[in-house]
Parts: sequence; C-alpha cells; structure tokens
Amino acid sequence: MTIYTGPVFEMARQQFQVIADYLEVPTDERDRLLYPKRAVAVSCPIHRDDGSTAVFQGYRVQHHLTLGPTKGGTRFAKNVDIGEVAALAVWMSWKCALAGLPYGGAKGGVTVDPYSLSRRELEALSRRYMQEMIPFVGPHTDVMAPDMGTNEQVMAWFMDTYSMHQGHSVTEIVTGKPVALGGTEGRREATGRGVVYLIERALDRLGMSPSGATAIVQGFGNVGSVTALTLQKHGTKVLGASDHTAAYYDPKGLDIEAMDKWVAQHGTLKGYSKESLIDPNEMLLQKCDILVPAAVERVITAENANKLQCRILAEGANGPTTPDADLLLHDRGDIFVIPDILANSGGVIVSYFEWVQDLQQFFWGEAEVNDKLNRVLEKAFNQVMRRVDKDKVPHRTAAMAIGVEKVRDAKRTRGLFP
Ligand SMILES: NC(=O)C1=CN([C@@H]2O[C@H](COP(=O)(O)OP(=O)(O)OC[C@H]3O[C@@H](n4cnc5c(N)ncnc54)[C@H](OP(=O)(O)O)[C@@H]3O)[C@@H](O)[C@H]2O)C=CC1
Ligand SMILES: O=C(O)CCC(=O)C(=O)O
Repeated sequence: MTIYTGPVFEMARQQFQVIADYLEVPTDERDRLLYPKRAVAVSCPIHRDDGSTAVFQGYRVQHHLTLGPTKGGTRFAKNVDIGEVAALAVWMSWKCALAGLPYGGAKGGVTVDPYSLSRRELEALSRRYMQEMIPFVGPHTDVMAPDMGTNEQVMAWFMDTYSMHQGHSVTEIVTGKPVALGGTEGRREATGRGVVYLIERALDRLGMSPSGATAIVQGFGNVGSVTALTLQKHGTKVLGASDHTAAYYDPKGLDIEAMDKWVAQHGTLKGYSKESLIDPNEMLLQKCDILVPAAVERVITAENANKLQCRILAEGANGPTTPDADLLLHDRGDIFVIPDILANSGGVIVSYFEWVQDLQQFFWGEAEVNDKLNRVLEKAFNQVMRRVDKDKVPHRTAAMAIGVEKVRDAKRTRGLFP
C-alpha cells in the first residue's frame, strides 16, 4: 500500500520501472529507490480579507537524503495533491543526480488557486506554509525554491518567516529569492535559458540553426516566457504561445516582447489579440521545428503524440509527456526529445549556485553564473547523448538511467543500517 496515488505519481512509477528494467535493478532494491523518504502534510489556516478563516492543505515530500539536502520548488495550484508532489520530488532526484548536484529531490505544494487570493492573503498563506514546515526543512536538510504559482516574492516571505524563527537571517533556506535578499543573478531566467541552451545543442546535432527555426511554447510563466523571449532573441521565430487563458498562433511569427509586456500589465495573455487566437490543443499540433511544453503535466499523450509536427520536443515543464506517448514518440523516431530532467535543469543548477553563494556569503556576477550553468548543461547533455548512442535507448531512458544509477550507487555505498 502507498499513499502516493494518482496519474502523475503513476507516471513517475512507470518511468522508473522502465529504467529499473533497463539497469537490471534487483526487485528488492526498487522500492528503496522509488518511494520517498519523508512526506509531510500540513493544514495552513489564514484569515481571508472578509474576516473569515480558510484552511489550505500543504505538502512537502523529500525523496532521498543520501547525497545531501533535498532540493525542489513549491507549487501553489488548485489541483496539487500528495501523489503529484511526490512524483515531482522523485523527478527532482533524477534531475539533480544527472546534473551532478549534491542533493536529493524534494517538492512542495499547496492546494490553492493563487489567482483567488489577494496579495495579503497570498503572503499570509506563504508565511503559514513555511511556519508549518520549519521543523522539517533547513539549509542542510531541505532547501525550497519557486515552482508553478510561486515566485521571488513568495521566496522572500519564506526566507523572512524562517529567519524570524531563527532570530537571524538565513538566506540559504530558499533559492530563487530576490537578488537584494541573497538571491543570485540569473536564477529568474535560468530555467528558460537552460531550455534554449539545450535546444541549440539539439539543433546542432540535427544540423540546423536557431536563426530561421520556428517554435511553439505552451505556458507563459517563468519558464515559458523566458524560453520564448530567448528563442526570439537568438533568431528563432516563435509561431505559437499560450497560457491557461489564451493561445495564439501566427505562421509569420508572434511579437513575444509585446506579449511579455502585455502579461506584465494584465497578468495573463487574455485579450492580447483577437487575430491570432487558436484552440490551445490545436496549437500543440501546428508544424514547427521546436515544441516547448512549459506549463503542466500530461499534455503530450497517446491521443496527440502521433499528430505532433515538430523536430524537437523540449520539455520545459515537469512531466509533460505520458509514458504511452513516450512509446509512440520512440516508434516514430523522428522527434528529438529533450527530457524534462535535462531540459529544465537550468533552474535547479542555478539554485545550487545560489545556495553555494549564500553559504559562502560571496557573490558572483551574472556572466559567471551563466558560464557555469552552460558548462554543467553541456556535460549533462553530452553524457545523455553518449548513452543514447551507445545503448540505442530513448533520450528519457538515457537521462533517467544516469540519475538513477548515481542515486543507487550512493545508497549502495552508504549501505543499510543493519
Ligand atoms: N520555475 C522554475 O524554475 C522551474 C519550473 N519548472 C516547471 O516548469 C513548468 C512551468 O513552471 P513556471 O513557469 O515556474 O510556472 P509559472 O506559474 O510561472 O507559469 C506557469 C504558466 O503555465 C500556464 N498554464 C497553466 N496551466 C496551463 C494550461 N493548462 N495550458 C497552458 N498554459 C497553462 C500559466 O498560465 P496562467 O498564468 O494563465 O495560469 C503560466 O503561464 C512547471 O511544470 C514547473 O514544474 C521546471 C524547472 C524549474
Ligand atoms: O530551483 C530549484 O531548487 C528547483 C526547481 C524546480 O522545482 C524544478 O526543477 O522542478
């Protein structure tokens, strides 16, 4: 029996089975590798602006502590549940190990529609969530970061709440903070920048160039907007972009900077234009060189995998492709998949840099951060490609296998308490 249920955890479990079979992991080691070390569920009561009390359910799952503290973002979204948070924590473990970071995976979440809260209510919820988590997190235990529905401001409230409890500033308790509070240059852009760096490595492999290539990006938050802006800056024409309120497609190319300004003023893409509106599901199926799902899980499925018309699928989001769709994509063989644990690893890599800088109280410039980020990504990309070339396995299998192997070796070497 497990408390980790639901379609997203089932995806993480099925993906792990594929890797465990490929690596011939003995059955009795599998549960130790897959199931999280710890899971915490908390109730977060807050006063609403109308004077009433509302209680929100919060979670934090720490997958393994074998290599160091756990690390991962905190998601505020209306469908968050323990199974989804656990799956995201498991993926963080493989991601950190693939990038060579001294972390296990974690993830947190609160079941709330952040758009339904006023700014004061959002602050109250953020502070209450961190307050409830204080016994379970710490700079050497578990270090939080942003994910969907949270941002630099929420990280500032987390850091302040933890620090007030300790009686001194503990900047290294969260990453993705504002630079003024010990955040690092380049963290806000890191995930999208990393996505684009890896897309360009994939284009190289395919003998294509970024300038003149075309892209479609689903999601226009932290990851999607920076990805789209950076692609456009590098000469790639962005034909499609969407958030949960609207999807736009223009075969001549969208003006991503204008869309970004619109979102900065209005909060969402709704109302940006009447001309280029498209059905969001249809947008994913339009012909382009690069498709970037950068929003939610399970958008590339058995229903649409065979209808995709891209050359590169760069998974900015965590878990956008279901295992059924993976099989179809592998059979097709014409789409270069950059799997999530590689594609979006720029975020946690620069979070690691932020943690290191906070621990040392010695800060780097943005050029140094970006240069170090590119070097870590390059190494991870090359490792994955070597494995693909050697074993003729799908890209996701190669990437996950490298992560799982590292965690497995560490667990074996540390041993079990007799
Ligand atoms: N932030 C980070 O550093 C990292 C994030 N990720 C992953 O990237 C993904 C996006 O995260 P992030 O950009 O931080 O989150 P944000 O909250 O900043 O943005 C999420 C975006 O996705 C949109 N969205 C939500 N649901 C849908 C939908 N059904 N269809 C289309 N768009 C939708 C949102 O639209 P709207 O604003 O209208 O709600 C918003 O534009 C997640 O899977 C996250 O786990 C991975 C690694 C690091
Ligand atoms: O920056 C981090 O620590 C984690 C980012 C994250 O949540 C992710 O990579 O999915």
